[in-house]
Amino acid sequence: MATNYATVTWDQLHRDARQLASTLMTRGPFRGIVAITRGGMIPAAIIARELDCRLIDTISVVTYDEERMGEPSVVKNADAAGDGEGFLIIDDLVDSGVTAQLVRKMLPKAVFACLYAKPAGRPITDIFVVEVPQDTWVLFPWDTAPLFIPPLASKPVEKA
Ligand SMILES: O=P(O)(O)OC[C@H]1O[C@H](OP(=O)(O)OP(=O)(O)O)[C@H](O)[C@@H]1O
Ligand SMILES: Nc1nc2[nH]cnc2c(=O)[nH]1
Ligand SMILES: [Mg+2]
Repeated sequence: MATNYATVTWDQLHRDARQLASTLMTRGPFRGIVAITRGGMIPAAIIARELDCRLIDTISVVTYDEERMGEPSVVKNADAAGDGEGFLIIDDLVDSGVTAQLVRKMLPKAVFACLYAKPAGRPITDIFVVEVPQDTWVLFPWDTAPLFIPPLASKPVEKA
């Protein structure tokens, strides 16, 4: 259960994706990219632009918590990627590593990269940008909106 939150802005996400692309330059060139939907799609688009990669496929993994007891299920395969040879898999983050593990099993020859990694999922990645504590929930820019916060002076002062 997450007890802290880490908010990632669009600017920060763009910078982190560019940094990942820069590191990946030494691992390529890649024939194509497989984005893990949905969170991997925006990072994959930024990285594809940087690496001049135009072949992009997607793989969709859903983790059903109640019915399937957390067992992940693949709802779309990345058919263009074969066994993953020459391909780069991109996701926004690894947490438990369940999603990454399943995708790696399906594309064993691909390189796996993500922006953020929590300790439990970190060993499953080849490359990531920032490590995040296991008890921290990453808030992505597509899941958040700026919120009005009243000034301190607008509230009655609590006397000690
Ligand atoms: O390492 P794990 O514990 O498997 O968690 C990481 C996965 O969880 C999130 O996706 P989610 O399944 O919530 O779907 P989404 O990408 O469509 O938001 C995130 O985008 C990763 O893909
Ligand atoms: N947005 C978001 N989705 C997740 N899925 C698994 N862990 C996380 C997280 O920290 N943030
Ligand atoms: Mg995801």
